Amino acid sequence: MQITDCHLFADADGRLMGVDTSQTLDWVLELARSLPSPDRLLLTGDLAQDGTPDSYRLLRERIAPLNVPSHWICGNHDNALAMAEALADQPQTLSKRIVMGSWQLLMLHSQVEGEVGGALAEAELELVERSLRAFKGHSLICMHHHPLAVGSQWMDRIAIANQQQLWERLALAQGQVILLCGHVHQHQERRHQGVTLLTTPATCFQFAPLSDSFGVTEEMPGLRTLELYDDGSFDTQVHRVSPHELTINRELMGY
Ligand SMILES: Nc1ncnc2c1ncn2[C@@H]1O[C@@H]2COP(=O)(O)O[C@H]2[C@H]1O
Repeated sequence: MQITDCHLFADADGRLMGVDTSQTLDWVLELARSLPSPDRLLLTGDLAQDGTPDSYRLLRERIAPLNVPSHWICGNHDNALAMAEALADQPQTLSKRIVMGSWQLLMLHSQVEGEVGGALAEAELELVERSLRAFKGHSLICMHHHPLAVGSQWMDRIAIANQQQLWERLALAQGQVILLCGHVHQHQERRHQGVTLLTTPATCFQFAPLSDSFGVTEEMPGLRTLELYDDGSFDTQVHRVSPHELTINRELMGY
């Protein structure tokens, strides 16, 4: 199960675009509890908006009732040190490579400190290359930023800048590859060069798809489930919370 872009604040009064991101996360976690229990929870960045250890502790407390191992990566709004501090007693939460039978999970860091857009540092690209060369099975590769244009000019300017270097390495894969990201606050599923690319709604508010400039929609928050099979096939589904009153401050043209 993937949960992404929570933009949580440690302060209960924290709001983003007028949205109470703590409340919308609760809606999504209630939805998660109504679904079959997953083996793992993938948290793909922009988990906190204020980047404080307390906001990560809060997220940890919120997901604890799911009682499932979680894997966290940073988005552009996250603070890697604060996240690590909050997870100090759970180092496996920040593991970069996990083998799950015939699938390997890679958790890549695409944050460029101080920037909204992302990039993959040489160490991340090397991890991809080494892991794909060594592993004969299938790969689920997670990162916060999108590694391929999603068709919105403003968003595609803040994608992974050196995405070509990633795609060159993906050609080494011996099995199926799924790329899974957050950042774009919307649901997309595409195939490109034999690879599946999945993007997922945020737990807060959603960006208007295929829009050249910043815009948010009325769509409900959600999450993604993924079922991975031994032969490399998979099922995936986006689930959205049932209609709730979502107050978005539309006078704010960004954040
Ligand atoms: N009006 C805007 N135009 C361009 N970028 C924006 C605007 N508002 C916010 N952003 C940035 O674009 C990012 C997209 O998703 P994030 O949640 O990472 O955080 C957002 C902000 O950092």
